[in-house]
Amino acid sequence: MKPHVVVYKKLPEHLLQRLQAECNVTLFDRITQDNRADFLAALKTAHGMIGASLPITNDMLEGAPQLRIASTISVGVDNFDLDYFRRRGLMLAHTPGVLTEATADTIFALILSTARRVVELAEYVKAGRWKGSIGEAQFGVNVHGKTLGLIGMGRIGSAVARRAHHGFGMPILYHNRRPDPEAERELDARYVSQDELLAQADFVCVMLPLNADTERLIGAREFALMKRSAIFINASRGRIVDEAALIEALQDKTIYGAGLDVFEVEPLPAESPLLQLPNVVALPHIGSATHETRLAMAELAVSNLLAGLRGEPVPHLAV
Ligand SMILES: NC(=O)C1=CN([C@@H]2O[C@H](COP(=O)(O)OP(=O)(O)OC[C@H]3O[C@@H](n4cnc5c(N)ncnc54)[C@H](O)[C@@H]3O)[C@@H](O)[C@H]2O)C=CC1
Ligand SMILES: O=C(O)C(=O)CO
Repeated sequence: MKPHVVVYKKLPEHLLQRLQAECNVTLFDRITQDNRADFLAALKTAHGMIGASLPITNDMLEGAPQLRIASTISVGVDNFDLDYFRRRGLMLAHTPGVLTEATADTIFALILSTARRVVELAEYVKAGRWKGSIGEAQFGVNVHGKTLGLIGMGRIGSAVARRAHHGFGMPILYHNRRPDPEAERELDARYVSQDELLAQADFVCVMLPLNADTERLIGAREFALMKRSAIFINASRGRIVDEAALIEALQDKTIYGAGLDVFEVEPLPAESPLLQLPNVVALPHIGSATHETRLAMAELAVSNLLAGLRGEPVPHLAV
């Protein structure tokens, strides 16, 4: 009998067909209040599930007694309780690597647009406010030659460091669970304590997974350690930062600006003070969102899932 798979995010047609060739598929393009009960009902007989952008609670999984593998179309696995997966002996697959370069590009877009005020000044032009030659009121700050501090020197952190070193001549400081000799050799990156990084970097970029160790890692104390000219970049997960403390640091100019792709609550609520701050560039979690990269992620997630269901080695298991 074919295994039953629940898909909870829209997949390209050819990937759906690949799944349907081997599995009975129940398809949801996305989960909403309206179809949530149907999703939970489908999980009752599911052997596999594949999707993204939905917290998968242990309660949901308790209702899926036959489940063998969950395949997330993301590298981040913070929508799952990893200990629960270990306890139940379930597999959790994810999509590292294929999104590294696209996400590093997004981070560089945040660095450049925040420092050079690209979004704010593009809006100024569109609003018809460009009436004469610009002056100091429109100046930004240099990116090239400035010090980049990376908290998290993993796949994406290193890809950002490569851009900064080779493209922008930026000295690199980093803090990580463990030193990275290759980054030190190739990129002249210097391993420092987190506090030293916060005090010395012109751009502080967080590129960590969200877990119990990293939740709210950056708060009022950390913003106070940064230079008043520092720009804070976060494209990893919103909950790594105390967002209220970030807003305060931006409002009272403890730091110069922030480039953000992720937030405590997504979508970012319309009443968020972040939306009122000119020194903030806020993006709608687009780190990996290019046609090519999202396709590669979906392909990898389907391959992970099918391998798990066939009992073959799964290319990328988080648990
Ligand atoms: N905005 C977006 O669309 C995207 C966001 N992400 C986020 O980026 C995260 C990182 O992705 P990758 O670079 O592929 O992961 P990775 O696992 O290669 O890198 C994470 C690095 O953080 C380090 N680390 C972990 N905990 C730490 C701690 N407490 N202190 C210091 N260092 C610590 C690890 O040693 C590792 O080097 C993902 O988990 C995801 O949450 C990833 C892709 C797209
Ligand atoms: O992969 C992830 O973890 C994302 O946030 C989106 O690509």
